[in-house]
Amino acid sequence: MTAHDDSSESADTPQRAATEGHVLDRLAAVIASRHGGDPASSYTAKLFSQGPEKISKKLGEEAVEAVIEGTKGDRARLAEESADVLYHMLVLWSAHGLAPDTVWHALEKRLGTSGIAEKKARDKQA
Ligand SMILES: N=c1c2ncn([C@@H]3O[C@H](COP(=O)(O)OP(=O)(O)OP(=O)(O)O)[C@@H](O)[C@H]3O)c2ncn1[C@@H]1O[C@H](COP(=O)(O)O)[C@@H](O)[C@H]1O
Repeated sequence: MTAHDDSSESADTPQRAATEGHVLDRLAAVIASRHGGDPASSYTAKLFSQGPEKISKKLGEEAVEAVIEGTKGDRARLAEESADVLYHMLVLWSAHGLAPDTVWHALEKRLGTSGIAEKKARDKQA
């Protein structure tokens, strides 16, 4: 994944490094390049043409498949279903112009904060 900078709020762009960096960033660049593409030759372009609602539904289906695998013990199947989830998640972000860096930044901010401590702080605020 890339370092974070002031561009973290910008929409994703196909110009981002397509040959180096974390696979999620490289995949996001490929996905971004499919906007306006031919739905007959690109599954991503087909998803974009169907809109965020359909993409969200596909993400939900893939998530359920990952959940089902999560209840079993087959790591290879879980890895494949997880890859499907991540791909469809990236497509959904791209459909909304949400740059992956924005999500990486959110995760970075949470690193080092225990989920238990974070929940306690939230409960105090409520
Ligand atoms: N990582 C993926 C990826 N993971 C899953 N899928 C597709 O997601 C679809 C999910 O399968 P389903 O059977 O649930 O869906 P379906 O019946 O084909 O489609 P629906 O009619 O339900 O919409 C399959 O067609 C998979 O091929 C992906 N399609 C593309 N990518 C990546 O995206 C890149 C660009 O792909 P294209 O846009 O197709 O060129 C590829 O090089 C890959 O790196």
